Amino acid sequence: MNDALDDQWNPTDQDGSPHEGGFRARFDVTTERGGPRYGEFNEQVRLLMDRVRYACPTGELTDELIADLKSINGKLADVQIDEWHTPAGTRIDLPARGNITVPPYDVTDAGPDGVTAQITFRPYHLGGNDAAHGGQVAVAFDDLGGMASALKIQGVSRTAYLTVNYRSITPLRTPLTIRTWVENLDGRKVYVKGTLHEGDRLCADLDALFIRLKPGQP
Ligand SMILES: CCCCCCCCCC(=O)SCCNC(=O)CCNC(=O)[C@H](O)C(C)(C)COP(=O)(O)OP(=O)(O)OC[C@H]1O[C@@H](n2cnc3c(N)ncnc32)[C@H](O)[C@@H]1OP(=O)(O)O
Repeated sequence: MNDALDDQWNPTDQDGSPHEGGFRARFDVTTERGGPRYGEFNEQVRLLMDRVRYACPTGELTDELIADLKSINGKLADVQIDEWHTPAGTRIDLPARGNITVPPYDVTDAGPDGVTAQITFRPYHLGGNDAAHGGQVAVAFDDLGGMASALKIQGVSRTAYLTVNYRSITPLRTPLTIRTWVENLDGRKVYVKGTLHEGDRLCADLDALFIRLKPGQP
């Protein structure tokens, strides 16, 4: 991003601290936060959610698991920090930038013409009968649609609407191809399209509007 745009979208607040008050157009990306094994940590959390989704523990095991999870949550409580400085969402070397709330994807191509990624819905993204939950498909489209918008406008936008058409079943545990691109720009309005395929089969497509935020807009 050039300096003029950076000043426009990352205004300095009255205390001299950049970014305060607005949704940031740019944040520091990293490959180091959380340490070299943060990706492995992410994978263990995702595996935990997979296992929980399909588990039927005994009452005794549930008691044991609560104690274990309390111990883990206690450790994490000691290292809470603001959203702009967490590894989750900023570790660009990890699936979905290290954000375990987003179905894991690996970007294979990204620029002003759009984004292509390989995405795999996990067992914990189950909707029903071994297919992905529609809301999880929407999460993936929102994140990668937002990325396509950001790369096109070199600024930050928020989703105004997101229409997902579910064309056929989206399988779990299967590498899929997801594409998003800006179809049209009209002032602050950024019209985004997208597709999700298993091979040649269209699973879902996207029609979304993102609105470019004004400086300082939350
Ligand atoms: C690289 C990293 C990538 C990370 C990607 C992460 C992506 C995640 C994105 C999100 O999930 S954002 C969270 C979900 N979205 C929200 O919470 C947004 C909530 N809504 C708002 O904050 C505001 O409504 C919004 C910023 C979307 C628009 O409010 P504004 O006051 O800035 O704009 P305004 O209402 O003046 O509308 C601007 C234009 O857009 C139009 N517009 C706004 N909302 C619309 C809508 N829903 N449908 C159609 N048109 C719409 C509006 O008519 C107008 O058109 P004109 O310029 O032609 O007059």
